[in-house]
Amino acid sequence: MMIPPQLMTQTWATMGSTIASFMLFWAIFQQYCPHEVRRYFERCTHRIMNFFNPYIKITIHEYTGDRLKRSEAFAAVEAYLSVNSSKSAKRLKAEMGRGNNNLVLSMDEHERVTDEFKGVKVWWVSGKVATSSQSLYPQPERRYYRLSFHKSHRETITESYLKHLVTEGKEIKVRSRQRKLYTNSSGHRWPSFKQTVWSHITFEHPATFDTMALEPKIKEEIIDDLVTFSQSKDFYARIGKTWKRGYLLYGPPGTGKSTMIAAMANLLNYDVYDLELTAVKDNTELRKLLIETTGKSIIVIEDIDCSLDLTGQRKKKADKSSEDDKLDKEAARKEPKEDTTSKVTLSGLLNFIDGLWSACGGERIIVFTTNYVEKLDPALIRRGRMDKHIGLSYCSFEAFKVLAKNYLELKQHAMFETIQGLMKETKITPADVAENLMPKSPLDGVEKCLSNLIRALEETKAAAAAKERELAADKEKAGKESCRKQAEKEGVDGETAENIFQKEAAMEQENGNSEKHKQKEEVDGETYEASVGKNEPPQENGNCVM
Ligand SMILES: Nc1ncnc2c1ncn2[C@@H]1O[C@H](COP(=O)(O)OP(=O)(O)OP(=O)(O)O)[C@@H](O)[C@H]1O
Repeated sequence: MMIPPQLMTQTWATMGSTIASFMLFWAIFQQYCPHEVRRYFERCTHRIMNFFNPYIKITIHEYTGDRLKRSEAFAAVEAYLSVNSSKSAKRLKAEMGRGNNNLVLSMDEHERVTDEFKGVKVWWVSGKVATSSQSLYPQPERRYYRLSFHKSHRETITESYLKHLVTEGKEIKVRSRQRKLYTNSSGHRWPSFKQTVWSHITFEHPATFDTMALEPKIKEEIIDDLVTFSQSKDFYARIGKTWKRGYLLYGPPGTGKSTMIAAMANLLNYDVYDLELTAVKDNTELRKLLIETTGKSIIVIEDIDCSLDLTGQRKKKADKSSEDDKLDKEAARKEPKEDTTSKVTLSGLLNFIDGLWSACGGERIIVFTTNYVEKLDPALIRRGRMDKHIGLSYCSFEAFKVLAKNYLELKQHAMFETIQGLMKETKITPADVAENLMPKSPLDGVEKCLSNLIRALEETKAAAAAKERELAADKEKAGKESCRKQAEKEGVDGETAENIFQKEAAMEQENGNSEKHKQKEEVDGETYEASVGKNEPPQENGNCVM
């Protein structure tokens, strides 16, 4: 049936004038209607539309609780949808996956995908909300996922689907997770609006306990401790303790402290958070960093003794005279500068390790490393905070054999005996041994590398002997000088003073020898336990665990 052109024109004219009237009404409404009335009107419209809308919506936001922590539910949904959406979404994001040889796809913003569960069809939409532009700082956008389903399936979705989604999502996350190495040190302070205070790269350190030069017994003990910890969720819950463990790694430079952290992370499949304490503004920022760490991770503070003068900082302030204060204020007035010194205190750090906030996240290992364990505040490393103290020391023959196997694929060699003899008399770090075992040219064979090591050991031994002689000479000189001064005071002639000195030196040596002998008898076999008890680093080649 043909519509007469006249009627057609009339219909168009009516429609046009209706739209124009509506727009005019809307403009007047927006302009003159008070804000509260407008909001009320909008809410009513919304309610009426919802009443007739048969679909239910559930929104999962990326950040909950005043944006302190990324929502676990959001992360689980993201992982779940990354598998689902890669099959149906048209716009996808790609990220590097585990093993660095596959891309993980996930749906892009404002994309829509469908999912099916027990014959029920659901829809997912991703989006983000821009936060208020009137804020003092530019706020980051907040991402969300929105699930829609028909109200007749409410029970299936809320009771089964959501549970299935979270379990599945968490499993996918673990399977496809690319482990990360995080740092808080970016060379500048993070502005307060920044979404996360950690930045990261993929963790790819190849060290394992197999490649670590350690005595087999100690290695086994550390591995057992770590594995037991990672499997003790129920145990920690039962005894009412946060699921975390502290390790203190101490010893001279180049003995493998950092290497051990990498081996720990590779053993347990954990992320690593390398915390640069000097870049943390204050205790509040330290707490924020802690909250933003995830479970299954190792939080590392390297060279804790150099990180901050944790006790000294407070002392220095108290010691300052009012005159110094005045000068400081004057200087600050002339040249206003940004205060870049960290205000983290010892109590802030202690709270970081085992305060109330340390319970968030779970399954975490905290590692401190230091070259000078004796410098640390005992409160910082007491049991319960640093549960295991591991002393890494100079290379023992057993540790050398591990390195020889790694570097030269060698289990036995005629030159090993010479090396063993020299190692008993010399202190050399595993780092130095490793460097000497490394072939320097493609033509370098096993003998060449072992000879390099023997030469290095002989040189180290000679240097140590020369240093000892130098120290003895200095001591003798100082002794003679103090005797001469004493003699001058008491009016004794030079020859008598010399005799007194020699007698004193002989007595001192005799006392020293018998003391050393006594100590050796008492301590033999437990050398390290004794030295650790006194907060002293082990002096001999080998490692210890306490
Ligand atoms: N016990 C070890 N087993 C295997 N390799 C080791 C060991 N100790 C040191 N190395 C080698 O020496 C290098 C330096 O070691 P590492 O950085 O772990 O020492 P460190 O004790 O952390 O030193 P620093 O106290 O200076 O940070 C490593 O790259 C590693 O190759």
